[in-house]
Amino acid sequence: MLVQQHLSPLRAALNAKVRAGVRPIGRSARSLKSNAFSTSTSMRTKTQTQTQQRFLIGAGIALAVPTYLYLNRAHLDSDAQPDKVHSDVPDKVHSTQDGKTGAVAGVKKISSKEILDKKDGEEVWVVIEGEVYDMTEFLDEHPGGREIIENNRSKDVTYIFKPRHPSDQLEAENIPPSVRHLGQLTVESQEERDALKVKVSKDEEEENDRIQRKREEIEEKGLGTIVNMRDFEKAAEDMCSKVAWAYYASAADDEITKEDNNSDYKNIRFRPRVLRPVKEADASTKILGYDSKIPLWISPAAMAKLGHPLGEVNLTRGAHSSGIIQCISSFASCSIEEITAARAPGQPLFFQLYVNSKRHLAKEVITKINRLGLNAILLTVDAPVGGKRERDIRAKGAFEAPKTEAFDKQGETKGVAEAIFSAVDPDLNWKDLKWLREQTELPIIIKGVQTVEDAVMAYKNGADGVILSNHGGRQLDTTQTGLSTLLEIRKHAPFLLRPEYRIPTGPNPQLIANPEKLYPDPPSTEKSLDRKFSIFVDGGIWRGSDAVKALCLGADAVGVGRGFLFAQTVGGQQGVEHAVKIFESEILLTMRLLGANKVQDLRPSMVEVMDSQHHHPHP
Ligand SMILES: Cc1cc2nc3c(=O)[nH]c(=O)nc-3n(C[C@H](O)[C@H](O)[C@H](O)COP(=O)(O)O)c2cc1C
Repeated sequence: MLVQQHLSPLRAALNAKVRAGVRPIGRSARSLKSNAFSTSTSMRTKTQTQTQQRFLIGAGIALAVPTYLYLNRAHLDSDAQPDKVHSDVPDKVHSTQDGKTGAVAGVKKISSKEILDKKDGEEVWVVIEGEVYDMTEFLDEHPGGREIIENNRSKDVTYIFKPRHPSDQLEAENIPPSVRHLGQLTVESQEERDALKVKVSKDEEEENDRIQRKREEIEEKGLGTIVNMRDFEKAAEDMCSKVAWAYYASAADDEITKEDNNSDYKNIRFRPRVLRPVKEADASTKILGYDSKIPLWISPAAMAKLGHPLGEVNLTRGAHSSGIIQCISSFASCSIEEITAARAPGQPLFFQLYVNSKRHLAKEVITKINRLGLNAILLTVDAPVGGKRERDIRAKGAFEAPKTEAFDKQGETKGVAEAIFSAVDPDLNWKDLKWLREQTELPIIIKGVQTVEDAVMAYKNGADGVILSNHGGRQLDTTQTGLSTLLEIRKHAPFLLRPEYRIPTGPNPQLIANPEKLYPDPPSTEKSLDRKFSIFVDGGIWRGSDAVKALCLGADAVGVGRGFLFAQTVGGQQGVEHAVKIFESEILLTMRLLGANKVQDLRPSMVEVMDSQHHHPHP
C-alpha cells in the first residue's frame, strides 16, 4: 500500500491491478476451444454474429482505452513472482476451498431478486457470465473509474466487460483481491433476465444496428468484395463502435505524420526491367531467421478485441495459416497465455515490450516471454509518454459525456496519456539496453527509431536491429516517416545496410555497361557488418508495392499495424488470411512487373526517389 496514497487514483488503480491475481485456481481454465467463436474458421453464422454483436456494442461504452491497457498489463505483470508482487497488499479476502475469492464459494446460488435488492444498498454487486461478484471494495481501484461499475450495479454487465478484458481475466488467479466472487446466478424467467439487462442508450442501439447491418452485408457478400487493404479500412469503420474506431484510426495532433507515412511512398517511383521471365516468382523470405511467406509482419497494435471478440487470437491463427509473423503488443487485449495457447507448434511469435518503471515487474514480463518461448523482443522506444490523440479524446468525450469525476479523470488530455503510459518508464535510456540484454537471449529489435543517429546508436549498443517507425503517427506529429529515415540511413550511414544495398537508387553505371544484368554487384570494397543487423520499416504500408519499395531501398521486411487490426475486425481469422493474400498477390505482381523473381532480387536500382515537391529525382 505504501506509495499508493501518493499516487493519482488511476495510478493507484494500476498498482492495485498489478498486485492482483495470486489466488489459487479453483475453476478450470476456460479453454479457448470452448469459446463459441474460436472453432469457426469460416465466415460466421448469423447466430454467432448476433452474439458477437452483443460484445461489440460494449465497445461503445465508456473508458475503453485505459481499462484495457491497465488490465492487460496487470495480467502480464502479475504472474511470475506472486508472493513478491503481492507482499504489500492487505489481505482483505481469503481464498475459499474452491479457490475463489470471497467468503462464499461457487456452490452458492444467488437469485436475481437478491441481486436486484442490492441496487440501493451499500454493496455493489454485478453479474458477469453467470457469476455474481461484489465489487464494493474494488470500485476505487477500477482503472476505468468507479462510475462505470456503479452505473451498472445489480446488472448483468457481461456485454460491457467482455470486449475490454482478456477472456481469462475472471480466472481465480487473475481476479483482484478486492473483488469478491459470491456465487452463481440463477434465473427462473425471461422477466428476471430482462431485469438484469444493462440499459442501452439510443445512440448505442443505433450503433449496434449499424454494425449488425454491415456484418450481415459482409457475410452475405463474403470477403471477395474486399479487394485491397483500404477496403478493409472502410468496412472496419462501419463495423466498429465510434470509440473503437477513434482508438484505431487516431494519430497525434493534426495527424500529419499519419498521412505522410503513406504519401511518402508515392514519391518513390519504380524502374521496371522488361523482357525478363517472371512466370515463377516467390515472395517468401526469412525474418530474424524465421520463414515468412511475404516480407511483411503484423506490427504490434493494442486492443484487437475492440474490433472482434477474439482479438489478437485471430491474428495468431491467421498469421500461422498464412505463414507470416505476428508481433504481440504489450497492451494486447488477449493475455499472452491466450495468445500462446492459440499458437501452432513451432509458430514464431515476436513480443513488443514496454519497460515498466518498476524493473522487477519488467523483469517478470521478460521472464515470462523467455519461458513461453517467444522468438524476439521488439523494444518500443518512441512512446516514453503517450501522444496527444485527439480523435480518441473526443470520441470518449462524446460517448461518456456525463461530467462525472470519472470522466474528468479520464477526459483530461494528460490524464488519458498518463493512464495509458503510466507504467512505461519515461527515463528508459540506452544503458538499459545492456540490462535488457542480460535478461534474455532473444534478438532485441529497437522499435520506433526515427533518425539515422539512433539507428547507429542501436547498432553500437548491441541491438539486433531497428524498426524505423513513428508508431503509425500516434506519437510526435510532423516527425519524419519510417521511409524517410531509411533514406537518411542510406545517405549518412550506409554501412548499416547490407552491402548490396549501399548503392544509389536510379540508373547505375555498372548496369548501363552490362544491361543484361538485373542488378549490379556490390563494390568489392564493401564489407558486411561484423554481425547481422536487421532494418525494418512500418507506417503507411497499404499496398504490396509500398512494401516492395522499402525492400528495394534496403529494408529486410515491413510491418503493418492498422491494416491487420481492420482485417481481423471485418473477418476475424479469415480476414487476416484474406489480408495476407492481398499483400502477397500485390507483392508478387509488383515483383513480376519489375522483372524480379525473388525478394533478394529487389535492389536500389529498381527505384528512384522523387523530390516530393517537384517530382524529379532527389539529388
Ligand atoms: C491502434 C494501434 C495500437 C498500437 N499499439 C501499439 C503498441 O501497443 N505498441 C507498439 O509498439 N506499437 C503500437 N502501435 C504502432 C504499431 O506497432 C505500428 O508502428 C503502426 O501501426 C504502423 O503504422 P500503420 O498502422 O500505418 O501500419 C499501435 C498502432 C495502432 C494503430
